[in-house]
Amino acid sequence: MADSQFTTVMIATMSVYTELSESDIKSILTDYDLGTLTSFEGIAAGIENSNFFINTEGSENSARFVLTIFERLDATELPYFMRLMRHLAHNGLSCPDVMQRTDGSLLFEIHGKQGCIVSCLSGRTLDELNETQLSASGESLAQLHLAGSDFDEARENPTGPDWLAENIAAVLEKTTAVYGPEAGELLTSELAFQNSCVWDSLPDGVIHGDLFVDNILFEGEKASGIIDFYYAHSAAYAMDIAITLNAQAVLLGENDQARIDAFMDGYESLRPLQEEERDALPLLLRLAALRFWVSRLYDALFPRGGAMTQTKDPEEYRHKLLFHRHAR
Ligand SMILES: Nc1ncnc2c1ncn2[C@@H]1O[C@H](COP(=O)(O)OP(=O)(O)OP(=O)(O)O)[C@@H](O)[C@H]1O
Ligand SMILES: N[C@@H](CCO)C(=O)O
Repeated sequence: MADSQFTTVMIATMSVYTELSESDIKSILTDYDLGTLTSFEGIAAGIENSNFFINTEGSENSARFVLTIFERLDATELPYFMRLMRHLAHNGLSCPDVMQRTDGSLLFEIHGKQGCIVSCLSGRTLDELNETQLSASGESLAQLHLAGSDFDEARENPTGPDWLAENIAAVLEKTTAVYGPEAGELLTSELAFQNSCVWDSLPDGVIHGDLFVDNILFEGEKASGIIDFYYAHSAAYAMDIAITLNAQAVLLGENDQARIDAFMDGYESLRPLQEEERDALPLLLRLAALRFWVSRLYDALFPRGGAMTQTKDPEEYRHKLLFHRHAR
């Protein structure tokens, strides 16, 4: 391989926060049985972590991998995510499988940060899914729920009722100032409504929690894998369906019902909904819309320092919430 392929990856790739040199990656690989490095490149997409594609040769395990350096995640939570991805990958889901180091551990450390090496999935993310792709996505989400059903670790919902109440209190005044009094009133009234609802009896287990279009890969019409499990937690499966429908199917356009039906057909081909899940879905769609509206409001109104942060439009989720409130 030409030396130029081993030039240190510079910040030019937008979402690489940690620069890794050839010798950094080679030293990481000495603790794995994945062969020797042949090339690597920084991955521009993504904003939470630094990601690199790496290629290796010389071992029966050699392949193309994704190397991730964790920039912001709570280090105490990383083992849960590593074991979850391994469990799902070994139980029928197409998702990144975490490579084990020769001592059996799943995380390495470099420059004071932790990281992992995972299998590289084929396919690419799409900006918008058609109905065939939505159906494939629904099937993939059901596969995730089924594959995770015997995962024996739990993680509390980081954006549950307490988080929602605290964050609405934190954004309320600024929301009213920036987006108008009707936005503040909507936050308050929807929170009161959601607090009056009880979901305890819904089937639950591991959920992805963030299955937006940038977290599912496609090869044409076929879903080739799910990535980015760092919002995964234990919750009602129907909540994951609601989050995903809002993120992938609801475009606030004329075809939304057909798009929702396409996703649900795919999902239910593998995991038919129970009656109580079907009944809860309209309310969970509102809760999911509120949850992402609030997190986006928080990010927009209290931006984190650093040039790499990317604020997503809160208004999209206010409109999705209104859409579900007005749906019959
Ligand atoms: N295992 C994988 N196989 C193939 N491509 C991957 C894999 N993991 C990540 N990628 C690619 O890297 C890009 C960035 O990854 P990811 O979305 O996980 O970024 P992040 O910064 O870790 O998280 P976030 O999306 O929350 O900002 C993805 O859009 C995808 O193109
Ligand atoms: N996918 C989320 C950000 C990460 O949770 C959003 O679009 O608001």
